[in-house]
Amino acid sequence: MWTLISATPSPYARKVRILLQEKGLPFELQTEVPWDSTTKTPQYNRLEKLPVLILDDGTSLYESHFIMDWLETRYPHPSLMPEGLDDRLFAKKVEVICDGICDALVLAFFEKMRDPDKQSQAWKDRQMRKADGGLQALASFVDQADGNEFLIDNKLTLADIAIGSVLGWLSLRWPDHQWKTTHPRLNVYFEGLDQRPTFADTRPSAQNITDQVV
Ligand SMILES: N[C@@H](CCC(=O)N[C@@H](CS(=O)(=O)O)C(=O)NCC(=O)O)C(=O)O
Repeated sequence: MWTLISATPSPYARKVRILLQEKGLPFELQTEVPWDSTTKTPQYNRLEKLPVLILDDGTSLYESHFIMDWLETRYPHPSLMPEGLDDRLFAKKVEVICDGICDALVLAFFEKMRDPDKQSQAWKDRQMRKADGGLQALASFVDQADGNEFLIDNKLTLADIAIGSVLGWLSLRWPDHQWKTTHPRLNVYFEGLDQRPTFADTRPSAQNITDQVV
């Protein structure tokens, strides 16, 4: 049985959890706090990041976008990629934007954890600007989807999984962010996605980091 090392808030791991469930691929969930000394992640990923998918032979896959690509390539049915080449590449571009929003907000999140006199406001502003730019791009994609339940081909694809994961994490970790007001149609699309059983079953929750990180 495969094991997926995950963390309760992780938007990156949630993409993989949703994909595995949508494809009916069985796995055991190993929930960790990757920032604590108790984590097993470095034993399977020297980059020390989760998610990590540990296969039956003990080898491991990491970097969520690669895990998603590996799963879709090896287990293409049911497909979670669009049919046409342009749409397939667009779905991957959407994932790049979603991962980039997460990357920027993770950096801002840990900057906020520093002692107040050690925090760089310019650094936090830069990361938030990147995240807001990414959200604007996602909002424009959704506007072009004319109210469809899904972004591409009106069927669930990698693009929807990536967007649902980043917006769910944003709602958890940055509850005061005004994206739902700034981008109301993006919020309607998200609320619809989030009712899907595999999304409802993998909603993020906060974790308690006990070790000093920054
Ligand atoms: N690019 C990576 C990012 C993964 C990542 O940053 N994971 C965090 C956990 S979470 O933010 O997703 O909850 C982590 O393991 N951080 C530990 C570390 O960076 O040392 C991916 O897409 O998988």
